[in-house]
Amino acid sequence: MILSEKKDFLLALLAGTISGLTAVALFAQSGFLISKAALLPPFYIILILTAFLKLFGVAKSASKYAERYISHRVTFSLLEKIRLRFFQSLQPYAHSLLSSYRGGDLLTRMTKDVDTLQQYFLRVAYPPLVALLVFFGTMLFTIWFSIWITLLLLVSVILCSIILPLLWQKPKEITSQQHYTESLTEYFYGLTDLTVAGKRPAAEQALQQLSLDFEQNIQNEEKQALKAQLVNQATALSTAFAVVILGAYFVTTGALDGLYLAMLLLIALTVFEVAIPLGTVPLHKAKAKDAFVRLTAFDAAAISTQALPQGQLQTVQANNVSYRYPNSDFQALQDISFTINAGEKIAIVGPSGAGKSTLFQLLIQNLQPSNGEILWNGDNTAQIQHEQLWGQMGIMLQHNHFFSGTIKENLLSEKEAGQMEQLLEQLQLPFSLEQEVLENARNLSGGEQQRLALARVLLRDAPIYLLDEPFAHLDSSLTTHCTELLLTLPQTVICITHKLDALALFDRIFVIYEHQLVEADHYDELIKKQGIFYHMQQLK
Ligand SMILES: Nc1ncnc2c1ncn2[C@@H]1O[C@H](COP(=O)(O)OP(=O)(O)OP(=O)(O)O)[C@@H](O)[C@H]1O
Repeated sequence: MILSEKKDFLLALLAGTISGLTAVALFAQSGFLISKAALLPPFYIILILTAFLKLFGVAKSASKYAERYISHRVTFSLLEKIRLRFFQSLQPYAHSLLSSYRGGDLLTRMTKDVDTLQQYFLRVAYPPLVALLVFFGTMLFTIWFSIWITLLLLVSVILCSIILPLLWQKPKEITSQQHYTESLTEYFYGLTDLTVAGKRPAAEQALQQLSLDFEQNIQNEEKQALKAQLVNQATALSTAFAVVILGAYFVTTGALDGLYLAMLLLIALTVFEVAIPLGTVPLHKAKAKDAFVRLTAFDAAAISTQALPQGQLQTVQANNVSYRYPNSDFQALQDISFTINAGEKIAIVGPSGAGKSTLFQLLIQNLQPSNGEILWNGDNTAQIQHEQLWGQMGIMLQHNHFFSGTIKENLLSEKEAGQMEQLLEQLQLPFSLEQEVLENARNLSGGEQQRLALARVLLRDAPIYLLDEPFAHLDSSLTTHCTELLLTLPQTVICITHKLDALALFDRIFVIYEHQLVEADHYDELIKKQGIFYHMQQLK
């Protein structure tokens, strides 16, 4: 919390306490007025007491309004900060998080968990403090009339706010919101495929069951909250009843003036209004704790502890790098070592599933090696935020996003129009810069999209280009043409490709086979060697 929120928190606490105390005073005054009126006092006494009644009424309403206003202001301010912080922690690792977490899970964290956490202030942190202050103030008053009645109130308060709430833990979830949202989003993503495969009714039935389970969860929680409030309410009423009995006894013994009995009864009834909601505090606390753990899960990843290596990123070295995906029982990459020098042009080839994309993800540090290390310019950059590291890389992923807008807007570059047009021409893209691009580039072919993405990368002044299957949708002659264009650049180029055309143009070809780097040499040498690459070429 920053200073303005701390101030608001204290103000809300003050307003809440005043509101609670004036409510007690209002009812205490009413009780006293009723008793006093029965004794037929002079009219001006009734008038003064009624005036105080009015005053407490107005003060109660005004402080209640102030409390609501300020407590909600601080809640919304906290909500904004929680959301911002969550997005900030998510953003640098968005790509790897999206491949590691299910979409629905992230959606739940962004919406439900943030909302749950904002309730922490209104339902967990704040009510006990207000209750404590209101009780303390009330007891300071009642102790003047009867120490025993004050002790009775104290015991009941401890019962309502500490002992009884321990009975109410969060009910066991049948299905979590996370699971439900994950399944729902997956259903929408895969609707067409499910329909085509005739599996839509079964999927809908499973989803309906989840929805019923989820509703049951909510009902269980509501029932639990209701029970907690009812038990506290019953305790409050029993206390009021006990106050009457104890007070009546003291009136008969002469220890208490009968004039105050109605007042003490109404105080007991009112003061518990702030204690009744305390029954649900553990329930909300458990929910807020779960939400907090889930929302802060990415925080550690967002902390950058290391500076970028000096100079432009150019050389990269892998030392005995292995990688095993979480929940996988084999290594997707085993003991890979290589050095790529400044300006070198490297092609990474290999059969499907060999580990090429995994190596790519390790190089751009979306994944961290399970063993070994990757050094950029001789430094281990594992702790550097992606944004900083990627600032020095031209990265083209297999799937590229295009926005609804113009070609120029989609190039995401500040370069001069002439330079952009020249590049489009070199990539044989017959587009004007103002030409419209529909969302997800629906109006461009796969090959056009790839060349547009390549243009976007080449317009960046990065010292190194990392490209994952940039030519997958291009025919043989366009592949050769684009490769030639790419390889005339002075930058270091690392390019995964399935296409075996134009490989002779690269300085070296890394052959990944069965999760290992089995060959790394120039095309001619690899052919001469007649190893795995040679046989791959034969099968082409
Ligand atoms: N998220 C993941 N979790 C578990 N295993 C994975 C995951 N992604 C890939 N793998 C496995 O790791 C191995 C290497 O996969 P990778 O995607 O790196 O292969 P690739 O050579 O790029 O294949 P392709 O050419 O078909 O894209 C494969 O056996 C694959 O099944």
